[in-house]
Amino acid sequence: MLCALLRKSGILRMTPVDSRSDAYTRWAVEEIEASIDLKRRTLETQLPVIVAIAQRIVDTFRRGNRVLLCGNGGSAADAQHIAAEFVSRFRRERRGLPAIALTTDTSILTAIGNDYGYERVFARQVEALGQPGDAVIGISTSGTSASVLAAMRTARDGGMTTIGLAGATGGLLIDHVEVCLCVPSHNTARIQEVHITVAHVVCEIVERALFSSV
Ligand SMILES: O=C(CO)[C@@H](O)[C@H](O)[C@H](O)[C@H](O)COP(=O)(O)O
Ligand SMILES: [Zn+2]
Repeated sequence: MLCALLRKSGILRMTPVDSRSDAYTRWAVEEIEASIDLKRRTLETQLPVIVAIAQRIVDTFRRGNRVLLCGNGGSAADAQHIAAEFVSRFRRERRGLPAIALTTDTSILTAIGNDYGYERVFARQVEALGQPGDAVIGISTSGTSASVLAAMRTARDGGMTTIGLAGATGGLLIDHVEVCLCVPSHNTARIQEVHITVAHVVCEIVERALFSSV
């Protein structure tokens, strides 16, 4: 009762809110600093890999081939985000570039998942849509998602360029692809943050390489 009265009058309100917001502030600083630190360590260790990925994507579009992308959870969102940058635009006014996220069609995903098992959801689409010379980007922070690994095997067998975005030392994904970004962390969220940063870097390189004279 006393507490309720004090809270109503505003006397009690400040104390718990303030101490909690101190903790929130500390946690926010810790998380953002960890993200910055991981980006720096990625720059220090993965620069040649980032360049190799950009080169493969540029070559794919130059040949007139397509880029297919897949991943689960947050990495499904990344696959869609990256495909949108290519099909719509990133920073330059230019023609659309052919890219397809294999994560978007619920009828296809549920049909394959239901009839063949979840592991086949991306591989079956690579089989149906992929052509030799296309590039398939598989995104898995753990590098162990069976659906992504199966897609990369189908891509490799079909004569496609295979690119992985992973964490730590690449898990199993590194053995399924030609080139694999390994973000040096085991924290899924942190790895995803670096994946999308690297993807934006690759988009910038692709637009400059294909659509500017410098
Ligand atoms: O976004 C997050 C966590 O940040 C989750 O949705 C996460 O993507 C899911 O747990 C995925 O299933 C993780 O798969 P993977 O990255 O290990 O292949
Ligand atoms: Zn996430």
